[in-house]
Amino acid sequence: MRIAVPNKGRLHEPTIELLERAGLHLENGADRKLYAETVDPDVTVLFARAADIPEYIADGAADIGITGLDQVRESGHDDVVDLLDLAFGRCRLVLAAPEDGDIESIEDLGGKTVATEFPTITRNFFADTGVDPEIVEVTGATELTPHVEMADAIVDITSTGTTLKVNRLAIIDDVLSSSVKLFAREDVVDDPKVQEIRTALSSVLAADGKRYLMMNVPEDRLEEIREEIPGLDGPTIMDIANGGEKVAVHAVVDERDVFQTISQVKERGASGILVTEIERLVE
Ligand SMILES: Nc1ncnc2c1ncn2[C@@H]1O[C@H](COP(=O)(O)OP(=O)(O)OP(=O)(O)O)[C@@H](O)[C@H]1O
Ligand SMILES: O=P(O)(O)OC[C@H]1O[C@H](OP(=O)(O)OP(=O)(O)O)[C@H](O)[C@@H]1O
Ligand SMILES: [Mg+2]
Repeated sequence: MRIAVPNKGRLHEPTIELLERAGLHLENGADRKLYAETVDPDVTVLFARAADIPEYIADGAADIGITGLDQVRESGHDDVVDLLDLAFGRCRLVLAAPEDGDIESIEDLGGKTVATEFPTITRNFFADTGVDPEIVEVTGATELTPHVEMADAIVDITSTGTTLKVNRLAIIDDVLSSSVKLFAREDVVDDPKVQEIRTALSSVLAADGKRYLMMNVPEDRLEEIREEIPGLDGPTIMDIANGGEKVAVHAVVDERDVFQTISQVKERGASGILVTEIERLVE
């Protein structure tokens, strides 16, 4: 089983960190080496450019891969299956034009020029609009092109919006919402190893923003305290050896609920309260 991941760029580090957190530790990977073994002898990691990963998967060079949805759409490999949203690398592809120019809507682009790093996505976008501008392909710094008469508008990525703003470009329309996902070739979707990797990655996402709460509570106030704990499937209750009238209560709670929950259970007699991070949560 081969999994292709970005070898550089902004997606490289978060992807490696996610694999590590999922327990799929990399082994024998040296700097600049383009593949690595993992703790699972059946899983090899290939390092490729984010833009090439859809092609690796479609071709069979890799079976699954991690990259942006925008890269899969741009590759034209629409048969590559999206298995899991990994919740990072979120961005929008937008159509934008100079703030103070005369392009204010898609219709204004008839006979005009649009510059982009994403010609396939841009062509598909305009195909649905009935407007047919000329598409000029660039490989970066797209925001410059309307200011040097290379293009009248652009289709480019925005996340914080800073680059559009400093280049005085206004959004005309949304083209695509993208995030990083786990993708697979159709014929490996049901492979048990693929499902194992999907489960491991999703267990990391499920644990994000959750905390494990442990406390001792007087048995006669258990019901009251149970009501205050918004736990996953209800809390686990355990006898404590020599615990007297107390029992141990463990629960998974949302991080944003922890502060309030602690005050509420403490008021109702809970003691020895511990809060810990959760690495993975397999449901
Ligand atoms: N603000 C953003 N700008 C660009 N890409 C983003 C942004 N936010 C998320 N992404 C995702 O990252 C991908 C770009 O990855 P890439 O490997 O090209 O990184 P990069 O840091 O842009 O590298 P490069 O130096 O080659 O431009 C995009 O296709 C998109 O899926
Ligand atoms: O909304 P923002 O947070 O400002 O991010 C968007 C910008 O970031 C990316 O550029 P990148 O840094 O990848 O440079 P590039 O144009 O050379 O690819 C993208 O192409 C936009 O220009
Ligand atoms: Mg870039």
